[in-house]
Amino acid sequence: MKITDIQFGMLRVPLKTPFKTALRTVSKVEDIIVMVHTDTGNIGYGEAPATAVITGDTHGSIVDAIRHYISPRLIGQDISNLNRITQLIQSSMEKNTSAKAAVEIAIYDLWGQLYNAPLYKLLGGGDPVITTDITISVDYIDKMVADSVSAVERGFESLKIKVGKDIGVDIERVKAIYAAVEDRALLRLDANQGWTAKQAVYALQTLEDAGVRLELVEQPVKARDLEGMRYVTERVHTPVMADESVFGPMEVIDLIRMRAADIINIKLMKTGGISNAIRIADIASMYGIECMIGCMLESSISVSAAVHVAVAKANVITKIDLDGPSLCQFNPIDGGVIFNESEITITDAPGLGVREIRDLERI
Ligand SMILES: C[C@H](N)C(=O)N[C@@H](CCC(=O)O)C(=O)O
Ligand SMILES: [Mg+2]
Repeated sequence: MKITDIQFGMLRVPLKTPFKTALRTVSKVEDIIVMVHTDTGNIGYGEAPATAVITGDTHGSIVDAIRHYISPRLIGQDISNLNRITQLIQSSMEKNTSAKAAVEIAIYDLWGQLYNAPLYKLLGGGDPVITTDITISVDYIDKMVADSVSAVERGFESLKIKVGKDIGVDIERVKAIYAAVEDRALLRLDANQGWTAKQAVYALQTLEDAGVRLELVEQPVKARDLEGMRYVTERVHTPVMADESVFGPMEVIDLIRMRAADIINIKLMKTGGISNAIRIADIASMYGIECMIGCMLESSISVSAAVHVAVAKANVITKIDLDGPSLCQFNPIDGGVIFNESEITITDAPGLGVREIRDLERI
């Protein structure tokens, strides 16, 4: 099965409600779809969002990176040589992790198709059903409480509460949500870099003293402020998770050695795809560090790839934040992984199992 061509599309799916974090507000998923064609007629599908505020990647940069730097290296390559292909992708250029991720996802999809097996089985197997949290956007307190209660009523047992806007209001936001859902859901906070280290310690100690139990706090301070991450990690009981601070395996090793966080959030759009996500999971496992697997605003193609990794690496990926498809008004993808609110189930279809993408705009 040899690669003959790489084509692109744009997928637009409106969100159920605007997605609001300390970094941005978005009302739709708008992602580049990558289709890797082969001489056997098989097509591998990949996807990448333009999360410029986190990865630096835009729609234009994703397409340009693939068209001019990645694709020329891959035409003619045989899918059975998976490691050679991922090495070609990763060494094609610096950064551009979303572009690399989209292509890697499509390549792994084809690898599963080549061996007629769902991807997670080739990655080591596991239980094909996992449970995700759902994001509660940062907003007025009453709105966040209502959104949290509604999520619990929809069956979500884990809520990812976005904070990081205003420290005083953030504390009140979390207290109000905790009072409303207390024993019915675990609360994860994500400040998306919105606090200083001292603010984070103050907020978390205030919440801890008030008896609010939190599962973890994600990326309390600026991505580059690893000293700040360590400062917070050393001073609060709540486990601290690194998200924007770590992209690839080397950064993960540095962060673990610094003891700058307790947990790592792996995202394919930060790692440059599946090969590095697996490396990070293995490194974390060696150090005895737990991981979350997360997503950006992505539809079910790239999130499905993350689901396959999560299932195969369940020994170390113990927390799931793969709510992209649940945030969308509809699922434009036929086939593959089934997203049913908090429950995500992988079918027996080969690779990622994508059969069709509706309303895809060719670019
Ligand atoms: C969608 C997911 N739950 C999430 O919150 N992901 C990111 C932010 C993604 C984005 O801005 O597109 C995160 O910070 O964890
Ligand atoms: Mg985050």
